Amino acid sequence: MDATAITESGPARSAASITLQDVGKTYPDGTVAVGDFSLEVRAGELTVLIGPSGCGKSTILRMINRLIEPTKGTILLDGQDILKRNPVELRRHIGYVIQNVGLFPHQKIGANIGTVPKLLGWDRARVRARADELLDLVGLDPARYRDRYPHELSGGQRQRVGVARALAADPLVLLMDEPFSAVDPIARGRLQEEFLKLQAAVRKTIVMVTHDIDEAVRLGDRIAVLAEGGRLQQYAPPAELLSRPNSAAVASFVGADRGIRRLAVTPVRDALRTADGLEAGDRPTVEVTGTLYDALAAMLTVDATEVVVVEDGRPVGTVSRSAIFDTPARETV
Ligand SMILES: Nc1ncnc2c1ncn2[C@@H]1O[C@H](COP(=O)(O)OP(=O)(O)OP(=O)(O)O)[C@@H](O)[C@H]1O
Repeated sequence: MDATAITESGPARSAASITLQDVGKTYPDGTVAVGDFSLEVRAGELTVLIGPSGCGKSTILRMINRLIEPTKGTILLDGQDILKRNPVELRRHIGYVIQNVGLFPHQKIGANIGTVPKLLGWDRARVRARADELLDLVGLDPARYRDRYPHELSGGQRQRVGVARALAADPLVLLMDEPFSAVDPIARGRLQEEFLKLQAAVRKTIVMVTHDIDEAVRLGDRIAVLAEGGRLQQYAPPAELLSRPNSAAVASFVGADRGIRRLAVTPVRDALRTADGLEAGDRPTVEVTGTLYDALAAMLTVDATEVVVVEDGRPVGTVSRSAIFDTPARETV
């Protein structure tokens, strides 16, 4: 996806905070899907909901766009009660991406992306321009893809179209329910990477449900770990969750290899020892924008004990093996 593409309303995009206060959902058959759930989602951040199957993740997500009505509690979007708003109007400000996307099979890609703008009464030329702009943004050549039908695309491409469609009317919030789980692991990794770039450009408030802790760590600004009945176990940035799980249950959920995962979310800068006039010589190098995982991987390939950190091609300091393991996790990210 081309994160540098200029979007219709310019690079500064709008996003809303979401507040869930004592929210609950009991289904008519008596199932308490969500008992009492509270969460603050900051504007422009990507929050991941993760937890075992059936713990209420999708129910929480779908209460935010009122596809499911809560049986108790309050949900605020930028401080305003969503339950007092017309659900159809509300959903026009909330993009929704699901597994297998749910594109309309008999509509071309351009028309699929233009669904909400069309509903909003935009004229044809504007809808088309917006669809092309978004195709470009998600890395699909408009000339090649706008007139295809969904079945003429790969699973990963369809998923990108799903994201483009959800962004079409410049929503305040994106809700994503297992958005990448239907694509194969390689395509999935690439989609995640591109999605991160896209989010850096559009800075939407995103709530994403996943089963995959690696995906949560990779994409989330914050991760909410849930247990049955929507019980919130811990809500923290990835590095903190991995280094300081607040219970044995969370520790076991995030996995035994969480040490490695922690390295993957800790910036090289945190362990950097700066030095002037440094020459890299034949020592391995790592970019200053990399993570401790990158630094360790670079060392292990050539069995070195330190890497030289470079910024704009110039050495700025070093990171040693021991510094990697001594670097504490960040309190906040
Ligand atoms: N319409 C319904 N009527 C009764 N119970 C329901 C209904 N929809 C969901 N549930 C129940 O509510 C609970 C939470 O479901 P939900 O789909 O929110 O979980 P989830 O965490 O998203 O699960 P998964 O990870 O498997 O998708 C489950 O026990 C589910 O069986």
